[in-house]
Amino acid sequence: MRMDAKHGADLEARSPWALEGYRLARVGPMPGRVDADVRVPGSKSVTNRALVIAALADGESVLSGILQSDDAYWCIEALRSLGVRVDVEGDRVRIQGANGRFPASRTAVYTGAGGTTARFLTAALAASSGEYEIRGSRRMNERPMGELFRALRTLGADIVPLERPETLPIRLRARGLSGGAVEMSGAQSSQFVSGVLIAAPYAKAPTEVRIVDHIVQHAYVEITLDMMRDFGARCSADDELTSISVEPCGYRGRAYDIEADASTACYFFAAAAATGGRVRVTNLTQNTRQPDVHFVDVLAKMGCDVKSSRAGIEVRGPEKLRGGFSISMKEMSDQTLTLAFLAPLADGPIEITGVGHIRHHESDRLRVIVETLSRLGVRAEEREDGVRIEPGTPRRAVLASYDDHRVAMALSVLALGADGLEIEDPGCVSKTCPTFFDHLRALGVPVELVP
Ligand SMILES: O=C(O)C1=C[C@@H](OP(=O)(O)O)[C@@H](O)[C@H](O)C1
Ligand SMILES: C=C(OP(=O)(O)O)C(=O)O
Repeated sequence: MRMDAKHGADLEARSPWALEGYRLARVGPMPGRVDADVRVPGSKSVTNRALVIAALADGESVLSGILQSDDAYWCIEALRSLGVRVDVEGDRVRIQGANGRFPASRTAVYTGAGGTTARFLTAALAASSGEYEIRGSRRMNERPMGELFRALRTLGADIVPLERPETLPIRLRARGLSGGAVEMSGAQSSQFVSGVLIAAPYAKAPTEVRIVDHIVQHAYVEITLDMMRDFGARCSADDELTSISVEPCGYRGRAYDIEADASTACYFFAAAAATGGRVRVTNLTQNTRQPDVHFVDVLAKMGCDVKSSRAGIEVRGPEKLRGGFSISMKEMSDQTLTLAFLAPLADGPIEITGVGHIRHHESDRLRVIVETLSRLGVRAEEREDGVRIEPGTPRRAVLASYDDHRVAMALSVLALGADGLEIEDPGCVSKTCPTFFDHLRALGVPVELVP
């Protein structure tokens, strides 16, 4: 395993598409207000669903506008290691679908750090036939997989964990999925449910997924169902997503455009909020299922002016951000870090609830928020499922990014509303946005990347 000795980052999970070779980013201070239009790269969630579904499908697919980041790279490499032909030309990918049977029937698969690749591919492989060893990055090997293993075993998969009972790495003996009813919890990760659904069109009989509790970030399951239908699957669900049925009729390959990444767009909206400036993301509209597009409603609550049209979404920041509220970020929890690192700039405390599950993301994000804010001299209190943050003036500091792309990107936003910040291992942004610092520079933000 390639490790960064100083920062403890797992460099093996960085791809040829990553930003490489820098130990530090000096971001800000911002000389004025941000005032810019931005185009953001393709969505990670849509890219990796499209890759896996197209690889399962019957026939060729051409995906346009894919995200070129570590998560997408390792998904493509994993598919290639399974014998799937994937040709990449810039942000266009041509895939020869395997029609449910991956050509390589005995192989080792590396998923990198992406939860989407790890969860979706494990399920897709269980629907195929063969013997696979699946492992992830160091952090991915710690993140939960147990609920997915339980569901796939119910549907006939033989899964032998190689280190711990509920995590990667595993040996998977796949002999197709039986179909039938399977009960699942969605309380820890929506990706377990999405994984089973993505594989289900290749089961031997109709599959019915019954959710026994609730789904965190249920919009991601809606995205899964929409995209399954786009590729010809037949599925149905009640409005609350308590019971979801999938017919065993496979996918058909097709041409598919990947929409822009709403989660990435949020850092630029937040940059407008932090500086009292203006940012318009020109390739994102409210016409998306990605839940993070609703982060602009949180910014509006903090006093920002938000305008949405077919020409994009524009945010204008106020003179002073408003705090003094409590909010559940359960349904858009990838933006918890963005809100937490904007919170010191507000005029009152902000309490975030409903996000205990993000302790199992790229880092224990609740612990990281509190540790980081205390290093900056800002008072923050860690709760079981959230945090409470007081207004404060962040002091200039060198901060760890915990091998977590969203920590580095959200801290870069705070740097603009503070006296600048120094962020270690800036290359970690490559998980979903290797070009992040180029975009910041295009906004007029002083960024120095230090080798
Ligand atoms: O399905 C997806 O594309 C995602 C689901 C969410 O994960 P959890 O449901 O595990 O929180 C989200 O945090 C992640 O960034 C992307
Ligand atoms: C949680 C995240 O990613 P994933 O689960 O797809 O690795 C994220 O991008 O914030």
